[in-house]
Amino acid sequence: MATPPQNPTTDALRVADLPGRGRGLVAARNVGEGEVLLSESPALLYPSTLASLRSYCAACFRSLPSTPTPCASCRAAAFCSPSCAAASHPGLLCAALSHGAGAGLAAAAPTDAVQEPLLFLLSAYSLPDPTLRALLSLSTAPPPPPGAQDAATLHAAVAALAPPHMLPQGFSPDLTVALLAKDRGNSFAIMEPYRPGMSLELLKARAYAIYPRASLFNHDCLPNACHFDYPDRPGPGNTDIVVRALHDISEGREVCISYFAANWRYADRQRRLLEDYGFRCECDRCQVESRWKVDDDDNGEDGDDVMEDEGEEDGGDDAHDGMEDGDGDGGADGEDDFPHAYFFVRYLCDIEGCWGMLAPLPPLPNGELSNVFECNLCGKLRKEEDAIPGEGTSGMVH
Ligand SMILES: C[S@@+](CC[C@H](N)C(=O)[O-])C[C@H]1O[C@@H](n2cnc3c(N)ncnc32)[C@H](O)[C@@H]1O
Repeated sequence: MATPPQNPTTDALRVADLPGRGRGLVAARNVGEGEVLLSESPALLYPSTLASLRSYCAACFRSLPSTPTPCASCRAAAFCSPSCAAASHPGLLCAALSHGAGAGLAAAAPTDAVQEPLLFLLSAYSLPDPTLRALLSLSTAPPPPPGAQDAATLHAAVAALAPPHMLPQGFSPDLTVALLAKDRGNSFAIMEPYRPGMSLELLKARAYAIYPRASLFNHDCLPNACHFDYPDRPGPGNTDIVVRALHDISEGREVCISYFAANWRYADRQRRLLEDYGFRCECDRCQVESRWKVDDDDNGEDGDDVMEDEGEEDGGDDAHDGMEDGDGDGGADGEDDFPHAYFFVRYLCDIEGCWGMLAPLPPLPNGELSNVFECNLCGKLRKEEDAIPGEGTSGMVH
């Protein structure tokens, strides 16, 4: 077991250049399971769709109360409180929404698939210059697949909807292409609230957020950390991303999250990572699973479509078509070929259809470890012994 952290207040992560992976975040000291590695506010936060603006506060994306405060400028968005109304929402988005109380924007973006990138662009072009530049320093996703809304049309829609004097210097088709690539490669979904009994497959994003530091997490199909959001919690920081360690991590080890639900099959993971993130995954799990015999039914090689919202990361993905069984037999020839079965049992939520990731709650202030795991998608709390009877705390060190 890794030595417990000597000074838990010291920053747990540092940025490193990692061969073949660009920048990444590595443990700056030994960290313990459940430890909060990062808690960060978004540089950019934008609604997923126009419909989301009817249910969620345009500033903080909490669920709206029964009598929300309408935006005094556009009248199309609403706020949950006077302080959110004072904070307001992105200027270009507000201006675009004021065309016929949102009718202009709805006409330019009739479907959710067009609304998401257009709402992103209107919000990104409203950012102050240093924040826009910080966004542009993030990694670039590969070009979108054929059939995706093309950047030129989106650029023209922004130009038509935004008052020219509000557009930033540098507004250009090239900048629009660059921004869209940052969004695709780096945004995190903030999900609708989960209510017991609802189908998790139908859960949608209420908003998307880009976090400068959290955008530096690389992917691993057996991650050692996962992220949480708590958008409806009271007080400030409700849209902060919180990243916790799944288990002990030794100083110098890279800290990775999974960019989608961890139960996806090998072929679907590889396809998604190549198409949307531009790399072939060579993590330990992929190396094992690449040796499994190809079986159309079991190993996802039959072209099953794994649909999901662009930019959506880790949890909340509509991954039902690409699932491994979770019992460890997804195309493997025997138990030895599935060394990560323990990971599935311990860290994957067992609520039907959820496949969120379970991380231990943070250690108590006295350093005592929690034996309760929390799902980052449905919020389920599970005692460790309920997952693996007879187990104490984890001895895993990675
Ligand atoms: C969200 S960014 C992560 C930070 C990024 N490495 C950087 O330098 O800014 C996603 C990009 O990181 C790279 N990446 C992430 N995980 C990787 C992995 N397991 N192997 C190789 N490259 C990876 C890919 O280029 C991907 O598009």
